[in-house]
Amino acid sequence: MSRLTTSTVWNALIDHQGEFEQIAMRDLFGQDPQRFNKFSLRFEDMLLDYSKNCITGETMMLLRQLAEEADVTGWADRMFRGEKINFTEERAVLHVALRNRSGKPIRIGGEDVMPGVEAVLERMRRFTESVRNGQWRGYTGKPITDIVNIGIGGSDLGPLMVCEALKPYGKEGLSTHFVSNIDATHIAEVLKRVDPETTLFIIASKTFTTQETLTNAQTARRWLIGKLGDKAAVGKHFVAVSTNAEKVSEFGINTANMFEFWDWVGGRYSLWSAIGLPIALFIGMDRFEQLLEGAHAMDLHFHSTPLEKNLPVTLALLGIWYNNFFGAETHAILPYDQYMSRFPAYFQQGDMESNGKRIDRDGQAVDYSTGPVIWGEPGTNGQHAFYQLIHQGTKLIPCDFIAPALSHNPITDHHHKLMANFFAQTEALMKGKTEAEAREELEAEGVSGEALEKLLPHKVFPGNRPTNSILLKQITPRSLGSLIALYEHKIFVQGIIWRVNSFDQWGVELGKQLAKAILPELTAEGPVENHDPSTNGLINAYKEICE
Ligand SMILES: O=P(O)(O)OC[C@H]1O[C@@H](O)[C@H](O)[C@@H](O)[C@@H]1O
Repeated sequence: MSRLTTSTVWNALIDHQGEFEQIAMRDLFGQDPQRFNKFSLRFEDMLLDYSKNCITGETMMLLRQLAEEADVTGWADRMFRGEKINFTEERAVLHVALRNRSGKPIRIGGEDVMPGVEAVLERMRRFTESVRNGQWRGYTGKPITDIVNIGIGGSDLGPLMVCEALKPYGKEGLSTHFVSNIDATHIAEVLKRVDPETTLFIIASKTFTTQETLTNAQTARRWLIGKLGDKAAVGKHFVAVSTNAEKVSEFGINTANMFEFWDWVGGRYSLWSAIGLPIALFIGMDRFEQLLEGAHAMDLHFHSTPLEKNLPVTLALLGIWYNNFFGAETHAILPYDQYMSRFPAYFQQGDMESNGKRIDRDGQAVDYSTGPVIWGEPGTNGQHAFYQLIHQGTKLIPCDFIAPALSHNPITDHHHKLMANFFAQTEALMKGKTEAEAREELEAEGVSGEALEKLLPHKVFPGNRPTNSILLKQITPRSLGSLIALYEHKIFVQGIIWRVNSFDQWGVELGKQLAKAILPELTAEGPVENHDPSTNGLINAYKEICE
């Protein structure tokens, strides 16, 4: 048994959870008119209401004790101090330095990283301004109208999500496109829509060795040279974002056109670095810096606020409560904002690649559940698709509902209707509908006798289904920056309590290794025999079709 599961507080939480068999959230609200005030927090224009959770004051106290025993505050200090807390890769974890707007140094082994960070921001400013104001011209002298970001994972999802979320701030006449999949369809479809004379490709890869990105980049390069008829065109249409200057020049991009970042920036935490270049091009550097400022404000909040008032800590502890004590396997993120449609996908990587681990800091297999499956879609689409299961299914699915109070498209009463749904869903999930209420309703509709009895059980909603509501004034660069950082720190806190390394991703390597070995076999003569019978069978069936 591990240190965590044998701890007094862990076992107190197990006992305490047992009490919730008798406690319904709707009764807790009935008993305490102050419940909303007690269990809600504010940060700038953001309101976090976590009162619709299966919690009491005692629950939060015990959970906070868990955080204290895990030394969450101490670990946060270590991260902000630049200690190499990513211990399997011997790296510091300093995405907070990328958005450090305090003017104070952040050091790794004595060396201040801030001058480097600021120099790249300055280069990004100069470059993005020249593209946006038309000074930077394509090879044939035309200004840039389309940005194509070629990257995958952390070098794709962040810029993609933010460009989508901040579309109302995007420059007119400048479109962004994102190519990630090695499936040729992805790049082929984008290339159909852009003009080689006015397109800028950003090749974004931390390592500059990722197969998908390099293959797509080669295809884009061939396409451009084919269309413009001169290799020299590459210099005006390709820039790179990477930590690996050598590989960038090997690829044929002049390092003068490369924006640097560093190994202490994890891929899934890199949108704050030059990986954010498509964002800065699209919304402008001033607004990109507002995004950084929003994140920095959340960093300060996270680092300096006591646990009971700390938003990321609170979200993290609630997640642990359901994950480890109620057996919840998944967690839904439900943005009520169409522009935020990629937010759940972004945090699928952010959370699942960070905390999808089974080995603890001591190298031991854990005997408790770690990172949940993250999923979600924007409301109200989800309501008409999968909410049935959340309301009446057999699985407990804690949900985060996120919405802006002000829409960027205030057309008639759309937003009130959207928000009415937002409020109604968490109310319904909390309250449910008892058998007596369902009966009364059916009777009022004139249903009676056998028909009523037959229908009745299907009309009951158990309720007591936990939700957090995050209400923002509006999705702006600043508020989005804070929101993303809120989730990043939530993931951090959970990783510390689960005692895993949230900053490596060895689990993605095996598949890559095997794919590398299989690739030449697909074009080699004769059938393959060196795998298991299933893999052999599949590969040989594929080869037969391709022959
Ligand atoms: O930016 P790179 O080096 O091309 O890597 C892209 C992605 O590659 C994946 O293999 C990693 O799991 C991700 O974390 C990473 O973001």
